[in-house]
Amino acid sequence: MTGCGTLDTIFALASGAGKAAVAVMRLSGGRGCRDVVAALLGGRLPPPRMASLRRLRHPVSGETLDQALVLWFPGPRSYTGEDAAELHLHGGPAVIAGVAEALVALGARPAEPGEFTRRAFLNGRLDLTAAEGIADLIAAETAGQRRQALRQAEGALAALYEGWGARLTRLLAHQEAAIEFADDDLPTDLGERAREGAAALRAEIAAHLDDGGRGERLREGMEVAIIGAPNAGKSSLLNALVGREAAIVSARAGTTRDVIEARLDLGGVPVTLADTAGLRDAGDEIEAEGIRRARRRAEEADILLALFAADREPDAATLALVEQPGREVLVVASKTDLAPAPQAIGGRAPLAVSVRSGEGLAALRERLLAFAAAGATPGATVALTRPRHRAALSEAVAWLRDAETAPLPELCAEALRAALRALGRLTGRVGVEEVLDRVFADFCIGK
Ligand SMILES: Nc1nc2c(c(=O)[nH]1)N(C=O)[C@@H](CNc1ccc(C(=O)N[C@@H](CCC(=O)O)C(=O)O)cc1)CN2
Ligand SMILES: Nc1nc2c(ncn2[C@@H]2O[C@H](COP(=O)(O)OP(=O)(O)OP(=O)(O)O)[C@@H](O)[C@H]2O)c(=O)[nH]1
Ligand SMILES: [Mg+2]
Repeated sequence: MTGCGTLDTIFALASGAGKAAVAVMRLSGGRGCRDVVAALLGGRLPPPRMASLRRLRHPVSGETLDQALVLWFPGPRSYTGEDAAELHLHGGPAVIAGVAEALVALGARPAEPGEFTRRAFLNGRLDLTAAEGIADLIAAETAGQRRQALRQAEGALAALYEGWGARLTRLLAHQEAAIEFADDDLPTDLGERAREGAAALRAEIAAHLDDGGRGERLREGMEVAIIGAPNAGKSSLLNALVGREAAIVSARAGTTRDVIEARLDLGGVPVTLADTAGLRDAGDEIEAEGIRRARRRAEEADILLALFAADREPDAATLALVEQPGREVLVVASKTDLAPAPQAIGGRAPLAVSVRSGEGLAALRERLLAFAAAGATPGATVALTRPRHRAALSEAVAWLRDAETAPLPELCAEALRAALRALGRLTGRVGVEEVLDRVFADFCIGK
């Protein structure tokens, strides 16, 4: 598959847009690539994988476009697996435009987004989850996101899923053998063993799925909504957590109207804190809209920070949000410098916090961190990171359950095949054909 001569030669700026000291133009694709690079250099190719300082010339006018460092990566030893090259240019816009124009004149075309990595995938250099990991690594804003993305780019999810796929392939091979060679002198409990294996595999996949969404939350960032009655101290808490005066604080109830967002790096997890308008029967139309927005934000958030001022009775509007089933909520008694925190609010023990005295702020960070950060630490076990993974794995689990309870061996095999397809879609690799080889390899049937 490597060095596919039929593919276009593609090029793209690998470095960011805008003025820079150096800009990296990347090229990839088959025989065309070799010719394009040679023509641009007006002669022989540089030695493979070594930086060479070369003059780049326009193929038609002959004008020198830049003095560049040129790297030549003959396939398959390149990022894409095809012949590839890098031109390390002076980073000015006119240099970049001139080289791009020359490349087009030589028959190359601008790459589509993700096309280099797509080719790497097509050439079998990485699986789909590793390709996603590379995209996430480029988007990573915190150390936690970086660690997770790098693990995935290096194939941690691929290894896990391909391991499961290989096991499933074996189970299917057993089941197929039980059907195919029922009359021969094979062990008779093969079908039974396949079902047991399916149950064990299902439990493992289910445990991997039951992670509270930590990988997805780390990838996407965690949304925290601060809610509570007017004057509960929401804006004061936001400011204390982010360490700057992001929101206006005043003794007047109904100060905050818009949703005020502030970003926080909490132990490597990117967190968006949203301060919202105090919940009450609004005084005017603007406040009413603010409260609508507060409620919407509360619905979308991963976790609610529900504030109740310790010197007031808990308000019904906030209590109603706290008591929703299935919501992650941290109940906070605020202003504990004014009055002691009550034992329970809405049936939960509140965390006592005072922005004035600083009480409970560290504990609050800890609690948020505990919710957010599993997966962000260097030694964390590998977690799924996208809804795509969750959907495919859930489907595999459902098929495995079918396989366990299938009334006929043929139906069990069919369900195992469907589970394998679901896993195969995840990595983009596992093919059902492998099963045939497996049947014979595993049982040495030799007929
Ligand atoms: N200049 C430059 N820096 C870069 C990249 C790049 O493409 N160019 N990368 C791009 O994302 C990342 C590094 N990843 C890379 C992964 C594989 C290969 C590669 O050529 N692999 C070959 C040869 C390996 C070897 O040295 O032996 C291979 O695996 O066969 C290159 C870069 C980050 N830094
Ligand atoms: N004593 C004391 N006062 C506090 C504390 N936190 C906030 N306050 C005061 O309580 C008042 C309201 O604070 P805000 O942070 O504006 O309250 P809010 O919940 O954002 O209010 P709205 O935006 O109107 O919904 C201000 O006068 C703050 O200084 C605290 O921990 N202790
Ligand atoms: Mg406020």
